[in-house]
Amino acid sequence: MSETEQIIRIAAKGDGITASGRHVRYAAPGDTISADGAITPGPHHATPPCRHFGKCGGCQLQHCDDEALAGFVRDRVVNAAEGQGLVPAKVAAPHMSPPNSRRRASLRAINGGGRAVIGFNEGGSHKVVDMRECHVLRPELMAARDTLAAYFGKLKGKFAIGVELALLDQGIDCLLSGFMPEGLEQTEDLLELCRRSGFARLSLDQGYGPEGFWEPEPVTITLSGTPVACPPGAFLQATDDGEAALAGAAQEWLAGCTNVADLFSGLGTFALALGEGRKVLAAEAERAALLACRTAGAKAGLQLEAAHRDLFRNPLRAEELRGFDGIVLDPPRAGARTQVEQIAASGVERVVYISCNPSSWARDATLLREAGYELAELRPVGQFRWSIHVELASLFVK
Ligand SMILES: C[S@@+](CC[C@H](N)C(=O)[O-])C[C@H]1O[C@@H](n2cnc3c(N)ncnc32)[C@H](O)[C@@H]1O
Repeated sequence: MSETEQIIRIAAKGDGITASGRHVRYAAPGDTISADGAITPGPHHATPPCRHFGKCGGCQLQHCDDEALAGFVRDRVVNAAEGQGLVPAKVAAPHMSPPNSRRRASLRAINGGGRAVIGFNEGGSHKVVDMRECHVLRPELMAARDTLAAYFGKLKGKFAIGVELALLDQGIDCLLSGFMPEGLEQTEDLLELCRRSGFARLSLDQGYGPEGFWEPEPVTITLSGTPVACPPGAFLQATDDGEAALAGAAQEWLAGCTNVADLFSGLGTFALALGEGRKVLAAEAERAALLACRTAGAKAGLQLEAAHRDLFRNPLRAEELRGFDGIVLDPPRAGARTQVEQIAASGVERVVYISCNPSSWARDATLLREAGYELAELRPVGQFRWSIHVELASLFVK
């Protein structure tokens, strides 16, 4: 190994890598690494904005400037494609979400040293960060965190509470798991907290599914201009601008299609974006989300049919797909191998594959390539700013 080496890129797990393959934590592309591992910052090394960086599991890359972050997101997607022998005809510049734009978060609350600690988990640990600031969350989510910290601070005894926060049309939606107020005083305090802090909804899950505690008016999330009833804990794209980038890709790429299947449709982020002028079939396993999507589509006067279906065990078969001229799919992190096998066999002309995991996407995509599809465009998306989670939109054409 030479005396000093330069970091040439960021690896999938966030380490900087030198040309000789040495991994260095918290090193940015262009940094110089001495033989003893000391980092001399290069032109892309940034000062992390958050005091919790290095401990908090929410961010891994605050030491990288915007150019290095965008490069990481692009490389992660392109390398996943190339690793499976996929050659995109076009790679768009990455879409990067700005600071303080994330509209949902899964935090944990525990008691430590006689007070409540609420935050993301520490990296690679079950410990919780006492999150005094956050540069990724919307300020409304941080304000809700602070309010809950004050409430939980009054609880006696040990606790470990799951805290899911999302920003909906009416304000903060909060789902607490593993907590139930005890007695009249705690219950009234919690109601007062909801009133005073303008929470839109608070639900409690004791292990049997969310139960309503506070919801003065039914909550909605507006997707592509259509308000959709939002069940507690429903999937939402992480940022407004990320949703717009992904939905925009589906709209653009399926513009000429008249009969589209939206698979793993959730609340209808893509089905509703595809909107008027075509038939859309939305298929999804989560019943509450599917019903919300169906009702919203009907109210908006769209030709939207919603099918309740487990697409892992019972994928839409090639024969069922053949009537469509476009498909958009957005499966969970594991990908959708069995469903993609059926899509590959269907020969449907345009397939838009949205993914939150470049590795499972690339493995699935090889099935499309083997069936004669071309990867016409790849759009890397960095909704989880400063983290190693990378998403993408892709267009396959037969
Ligand atoms: C990444 S989310 C995408 C949701 C939606 N497309 C959106 O953008 O808001 C994945 C969706 O797949 C659904 N899902 C998970 N497993 C499924 C299965 N076996 N069959 C059908 N849908 C499933 C989840 O409920 C979730 O709504």
